[in-house]
Amino acid sequence: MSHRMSNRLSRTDGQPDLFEHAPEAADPVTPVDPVDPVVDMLAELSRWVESGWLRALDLALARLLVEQCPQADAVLPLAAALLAHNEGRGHTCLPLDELLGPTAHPALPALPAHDPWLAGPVAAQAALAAVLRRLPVSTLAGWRASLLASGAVDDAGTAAPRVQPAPLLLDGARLYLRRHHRDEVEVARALRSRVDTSGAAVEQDVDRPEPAWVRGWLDGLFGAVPTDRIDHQRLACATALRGRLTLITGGPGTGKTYTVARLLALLQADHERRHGRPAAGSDDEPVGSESNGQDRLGHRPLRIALAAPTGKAAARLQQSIRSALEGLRAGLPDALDWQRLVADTDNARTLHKLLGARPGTRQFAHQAQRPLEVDLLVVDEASMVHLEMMAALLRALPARARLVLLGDQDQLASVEAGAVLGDLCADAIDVALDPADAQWLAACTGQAVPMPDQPGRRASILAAQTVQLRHSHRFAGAIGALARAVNAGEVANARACLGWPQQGADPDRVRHDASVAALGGVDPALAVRVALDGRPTISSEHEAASAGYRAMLAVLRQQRPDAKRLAQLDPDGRRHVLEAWASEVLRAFDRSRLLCAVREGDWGVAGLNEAIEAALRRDGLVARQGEWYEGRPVMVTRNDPSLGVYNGDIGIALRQPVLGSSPVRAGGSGHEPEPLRVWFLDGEEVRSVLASRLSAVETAWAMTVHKSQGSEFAHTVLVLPPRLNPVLSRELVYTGITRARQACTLIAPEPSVFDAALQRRTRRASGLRGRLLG
Ligand SMILES: Nc1ncnc2c1ncn2[C@@H]1O[C@H](COP(=O)(O)OP(=O)(O)OP(=O)(O)O)[C@@H](O)[C@H]1O
Repeated sequence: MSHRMSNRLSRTDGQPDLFEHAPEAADPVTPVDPVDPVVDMLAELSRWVESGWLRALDLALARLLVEQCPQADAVLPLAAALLAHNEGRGHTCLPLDELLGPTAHPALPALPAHDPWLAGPVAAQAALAAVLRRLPVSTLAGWRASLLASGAVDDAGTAAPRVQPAPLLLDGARLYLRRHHRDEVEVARALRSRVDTSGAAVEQDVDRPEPAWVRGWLDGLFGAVPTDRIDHQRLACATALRGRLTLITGGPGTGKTYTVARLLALLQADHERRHGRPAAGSDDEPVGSESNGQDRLGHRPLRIALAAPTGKAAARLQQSIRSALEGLRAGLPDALDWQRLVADTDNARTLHKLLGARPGTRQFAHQAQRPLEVDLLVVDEASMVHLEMMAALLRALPARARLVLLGDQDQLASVEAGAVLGDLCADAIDVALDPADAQWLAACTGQAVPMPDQPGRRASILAAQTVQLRHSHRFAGAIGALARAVNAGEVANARACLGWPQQGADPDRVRHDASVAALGGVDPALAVRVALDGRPTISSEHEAASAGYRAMLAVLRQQRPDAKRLAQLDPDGRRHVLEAWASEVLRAFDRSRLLCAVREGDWGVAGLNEAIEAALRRDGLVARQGEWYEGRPVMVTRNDPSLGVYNGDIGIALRQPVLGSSPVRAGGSGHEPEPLRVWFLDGEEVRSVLASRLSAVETAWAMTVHKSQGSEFAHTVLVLPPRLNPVLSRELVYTGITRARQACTLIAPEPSVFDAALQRRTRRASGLRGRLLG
């Protein structure tokens, strides 16, 4: 280690080192150069860690790079720490132009969750501004030159690959971790090639069906063309026929799954039009098998795969598609080989499973060299797909396969880095289409295609393949009105929906009779009460609001299979009965959920989980031994492909009745309690894992809004903290409210926090949107 290097490290020790090669301890007799700006910068960053503005991990990256690049000046550690910090908050890059511009990027620097809203950012921003002023370079050109000279940063604009690539990359004004840059470039390239119909055009692009044929099918699937509005669902289906990529976005209940079920039928019909109808009974092989799946006559069925980021979302997708297809089949029995279509779409699973996650690595079994064997892939809840996953998905998807992405771009972005769906839709909605495309769509759908006139607006290359559904079929009532007001940031409207006074005084009314109710100025015990008992309702219409966790525990107890009866059954019968019980308990748990904006504190996931457990113990409803107890709902926090459980999966711990000396406990005393098993919904099935084998789980009576994405509950209780917090935003409140199917209860101890949250939009720094501009 260089002399200067050891000096640098001697001033910044005491921080956890997260890298394998820990820096050596400093030589205590080495004289320390008091004015080394790099040392000063690392010391400053250490103070930011102590203040809670940066994570220790952010500082660790800065230190590692300084250690590896002795020629670096003070810009490198600052840039590296801020980049790591940004990455931790979901950004895929550090936009230097914004950092150095007149107003620093709002995401910088970190705001500690526990800090009062006003003190944190002001102090942090002031510290950052002071550090920026002290640096010898202040322009973007100066920063670029300094970073590129440090040895830790490559220029993405320089084509020549280096023998040993630097860990960071500069692309214009954006600084990246190398892997994020690679993923972003790959995603943009793959999407571009999917919408590119020039050159080696794919089969479906050349053999487009006649508009009259499409129109006939759309009329059959959707009924008559509405005369009072544009039917975007029809547009979405016709759009999907034209290419290998379709984005269907829309809020909850706008009919994304309704549309995609019809789209599947249309694509199946198009496939049969071109290839003939496969013989009945051919190809029972699941998607992903090595067979090319041809029947005796050489017909190949359309290979379809359905996927979603979480098991819960995959199960919902499966259920909705199946029931929609059964409905269509009843109306158009001879139009298609429905039996095959239903069977071929009976495979919804998580993206991790689809791609073949491998234990202990970020790699998937399916990638460019071993692509998925599909002709059509539908991905639901695409807003939850992060950049790395989207890159992996596009890598594994054959060039000729169609990809349909469904999601709500107004929801919170993925937990991990990237806001892919938002970036994909950003310049693709409400932009004018190519006149030839518009004409074809109009002929197919039997309606004029909207052509917004926004001169000068640059459209995304995905514009012709993106359709936004606008009419909510589920949320006609109060929840819909509230969701729309929140999404538009209209505070007065949102307050009116909640029955709150417009300004000032705290609301003190509890509207038990409404699908939407809001409580303000209350203490956490009220949130616990609503979670356990629901809200008393006076109308059967809002009966869902009375669902609570006590009801779920009652299902657990009352429907527990009888030990004697179980003992008389054969193993299959026993399994069946246990699965039915677990499935009832899981469904009862899904009737209501307590969602928190934040993790920590009395109003966060941690505090409310503890308070609910304490209340249940007090009432003798759960008997806790260590961390586990029967009835404990848990959320998986880390993928474990070997157990088949993935981040975000929710399960419930159950103990099957003791069967005495039955074969189930052969060798046991007959009186030992059975071990707790955690049951998960897997598609429409349930399966269980021994609780003792699950190492990365947390209690899930209360969960964050982030983790609730992709799920819905008849009654959703959304709890906001008493003080504004960095995570609070319009998207978070919107996502929380729209998890409610029938009833929503908002608990906001300080109503002004609700108002302020609606006025804050989250934005994630990324270069993807720019890469997709036409
Ligand atoms: N065009 C339509 N005509 C009649 N009913 C419809 C139509 N579109 C959707 N629906 C109904 O509206 C409800 C919501 O539709 P769907 O579940 O497809 O919405 P979604 O956008 O997928 O919702 P989510 O985002 O919650 O998954 C369903 O009951 C569906 O049958």
